[in-house]
Amino acid sequence: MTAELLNGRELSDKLKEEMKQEVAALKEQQHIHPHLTVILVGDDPASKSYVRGKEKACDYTGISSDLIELPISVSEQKLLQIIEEQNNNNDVHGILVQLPLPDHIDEQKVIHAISPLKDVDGFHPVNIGKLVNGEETFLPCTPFGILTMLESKDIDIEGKHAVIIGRSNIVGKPMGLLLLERNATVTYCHSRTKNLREIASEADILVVAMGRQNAVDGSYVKEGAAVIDVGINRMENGKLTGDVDFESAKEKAAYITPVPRGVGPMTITMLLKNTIKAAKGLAEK
Ligand SMILES: NC(=O)C1=CN([C@@H]2O[C@H](COP(=O)(O)OP(=O)(O)OC[C@H]3O[C@@H](n4cnc5c(N)ncnc54)[C@H](OP(=O)(O)O)[C@@H]3O)[C@@H](O)[C@H]2O)C=CC1
Ligand SMILES: Nc1nc(=O)c2c([nH]1)NC[C@@H]1CN(c3ccc(C(=O)N[C@@H](CCC(=O)O)C(=O)O)cc3)C=[N+]21
Repeated sequence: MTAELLNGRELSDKLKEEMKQEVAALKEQQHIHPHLTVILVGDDPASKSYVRGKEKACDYTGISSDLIELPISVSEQKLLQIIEEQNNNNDVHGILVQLPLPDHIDEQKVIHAISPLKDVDGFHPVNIGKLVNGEETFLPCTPFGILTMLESKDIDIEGKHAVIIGRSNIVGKPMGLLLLERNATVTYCHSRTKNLREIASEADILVVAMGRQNAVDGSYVKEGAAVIDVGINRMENGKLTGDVDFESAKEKAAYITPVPRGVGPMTITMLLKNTIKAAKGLAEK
């Protein structure tokens, strides 16, 4: 079998086109102008490139965005103060603080400071709690994007065995919760997992979010599985590659995401979706 490609770029382009219409209508009919504030601490090239991608996508769909760039030496107190200003600014609907933050800043404290109503990343404990409860909330963008890709191909989730490799708060953990909510049987794997290959090769849906280039190859993939590669690793030649060895995995999978043009663009597109949702939600108040 050679897998069908889950093309995140293509699906993103389609969804952005729809959102562009929606934003235009919101502006015209309800005078709501969705606005996202992105806060970037330091000048890590990878973070800068993701942030540029977010700005470009906002521009395309008619969402206005501000970038607040802070020096790596900025104090935690100053960052918290800036977040508070954004919380209190009624023209701002979404706030995203690019992660990771430097070591002298407590990441959890910063996430707690963002108003849950403007938490378009879906990282605030209130929103994570809602996710655990199966209540409506801002879904974390990467898992939300993956779910949207699976749904776009009508890939069955109910009753299927989903194996998630990686248990970070921003990808692995919420991914498992979302699939559980849709009645998958979910197994989490991490660095202490024994027999990773054996467990992975039982998955109908295999989500790999480790941050290790080529950690998973075809021998980890069950025949007919959907393989989702979240990893973004920059190689020495400057090119991006995922956590999955695409060539061997695609021989066994039924569906597979490429890197680049897979999960990455969907993450950004779901951020736009959440920003529009925030703008509508706040406007109703
Ligand atoms: N495409 C996109 O939109 C996005 C891509 N990413 C990318 O996804 C990858 C993962 O990101 P993130 O979740 O933030 O990463 P983290 O580094 O926070 O988490 C990595 C996870 O992988 C697990 N892990 C590491 N090594 C192994 C191993 N040998 N065997 C089994 N499990 C292992 C870790 O286990 P343990 O918990 O035990 O340490 C941990 O749970 C990165 O490449 C990142 O750049 C991230 C966000 C969005
Ligand atoms: N608060 C916060 N929210 C995040 O959502 C967040 C974050 N911090 N920190 C870093 C990770 C990583 N992340 C990516 C987004 C887009 C691509 C993306 O668009 N990738 C393109 C390639 C882009 C390129 O060429 O550089 C692709 O895969 O095709 C990748 C990774 C969001 N993250």
